[in-house]
Amino acid sequence: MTATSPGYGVSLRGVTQRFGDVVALDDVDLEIRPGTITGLLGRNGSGKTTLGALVAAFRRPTSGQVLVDGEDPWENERTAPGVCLVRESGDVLDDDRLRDNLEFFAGARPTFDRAFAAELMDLFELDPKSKPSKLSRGKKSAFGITIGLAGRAPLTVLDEVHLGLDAPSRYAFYDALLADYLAHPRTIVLSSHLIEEIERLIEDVVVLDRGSVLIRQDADSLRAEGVSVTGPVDAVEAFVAGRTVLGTQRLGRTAQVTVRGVLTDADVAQARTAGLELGPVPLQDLFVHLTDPRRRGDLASGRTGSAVLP
Ligand SMILES: Nc1ncnc2c1ncn2[C@@H]1O[C@H](COP(=O)(O)OP(=O)(O)OP(=O)(O)O)[C@@H](O)[C@H]1O
Repeated sequence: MTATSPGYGVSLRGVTQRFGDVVALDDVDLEIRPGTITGLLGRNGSGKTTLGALVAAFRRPTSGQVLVDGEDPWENERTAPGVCLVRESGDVLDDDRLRDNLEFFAGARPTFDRAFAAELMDLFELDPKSKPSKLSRGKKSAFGITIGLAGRAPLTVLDEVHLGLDAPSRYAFYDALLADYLAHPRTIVLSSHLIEEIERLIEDVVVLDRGSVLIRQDADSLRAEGVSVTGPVDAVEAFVAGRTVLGTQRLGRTAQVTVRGVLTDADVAQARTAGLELGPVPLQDLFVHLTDPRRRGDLASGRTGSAVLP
């Protein structure tokens, strides 16, 4: 961690994690930039939780190297207090009162802010006298979030922590996370399936697909790489020929095609001349298209769009 980049960076070099015959992570090379909020996306079973567990040194990889702030985090007394992994499962002291849990985590983490924890407890209407084992699923998630955010660890990994939270609580969480991150910049990795909801928070995107990194890019440039092209079928077919087509929809003689790739000024002019409408593609749609199992062969081979729409 340096003065100019608050938070710990993460590097994975050739990391493979096997569970028997299952390869949860397959020779992964990945950099997570310090001082950013990274969205860790991927379909069920793509390896997100495994990656979080390796970074937080809850387990060691089968092979390859994990570096946190430049060092192997395994049994590392320097980096351990600076890394916080919050999972839906909680990882809290289930039979101790919430206030005793807070004291425990405050003692374990030098950056823990008790006053901020109290604010979050109020925000989520958590009773300090109750015990985690007695909380509803949503309240338990909220308590995990409280520990994760109030810890202000240089590296915080929030793995599907929103599960069980109702919509108002989720938005309260997003607002609290963003405000606190801006006031206290650090590295946050946020894993979620609710891409539309977290889109405004994330600066970098990592998409895992069956244990491999499909995309690692900053969110703005990824957004700029998806374009939706709408217009008469023939004109759309001509325009997308030779481009990477991610998805197509057809309604009568009108087609809408999602293509990947940055358009040049000449492309835009050509589209206008052909009477085509160009529009942005939400990250959620890009994610769905890119991780569609029917497209996997195309992505691997780099095959581009067909001129004939279905
Ligand atoms: N302890 C384990 N023992 C055996 N297999 C495991 C274990 N942990 C994970 N796996 C397997 O590794 C793969 C990746 O799992 P992981 O939990 O990392 O995915 P995920 O992206 O977090 O999924 P989800 O979004 O469903 O939570 C899956 O095939 C899973 O079944």
